[in-house]
Amino acid sequence: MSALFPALFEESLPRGIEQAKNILGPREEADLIRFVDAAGLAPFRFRQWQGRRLTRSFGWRYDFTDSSFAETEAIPDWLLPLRARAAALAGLEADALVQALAIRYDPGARIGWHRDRPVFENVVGVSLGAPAVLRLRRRRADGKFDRAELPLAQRGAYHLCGEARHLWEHSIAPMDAPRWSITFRSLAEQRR
Ligand SMILES: O=C(O)CCC(=O)C(=O)O
Ligand SMILES: [Fe+2]
Repeated sequence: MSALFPALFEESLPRGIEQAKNILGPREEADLIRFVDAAGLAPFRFRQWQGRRLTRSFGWRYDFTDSSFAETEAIPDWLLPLRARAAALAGLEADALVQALAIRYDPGARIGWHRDRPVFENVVGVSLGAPAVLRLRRRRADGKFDRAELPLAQRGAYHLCGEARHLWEHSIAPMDAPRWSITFRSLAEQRR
């Protein structure tokens, strides 16, 4: 390994990541983007803070303004074929993925460092629009971070479970082209 590429990028991906390319075609992607845009997205809110990405939850909704978690409008029919493919990637029954979160990232919008809420278990994401990089990090005992990067291809999907989902944080930097994601989640054991 060249000294020009320090340990940062020598890291292979954490365990618990699977990816699939082209889980939908360009026409399906265009249709999904249309449906997402028509789904009544609203700016993501965390306590008093409002983010630039637009979101809409189906099935279950975690509300970051008051930490409440409740059932909400059912996952719509237009998401069911995609959910079936997401479930197949994760080796789950489709109806185990009880939540769908649609996000639109306009240029400049981002998602900061986080782990998904512990009420959820598996996370399966589908990327529409501009390709992105999912950044991953985990704090080491010495206070520094191990880091990894997962390229998210347009029309591809990723599954986060195990270490990648529970021990690592992830984020997506702002981009200059729009991207949409649809993430499906199963509930953690104690919520079922
Ligand atoms: O847009 C994505 O693919 C990631 C979304 C995400 O990390 C989340 O909603 O928790
Ligand atoms: Fe996340």
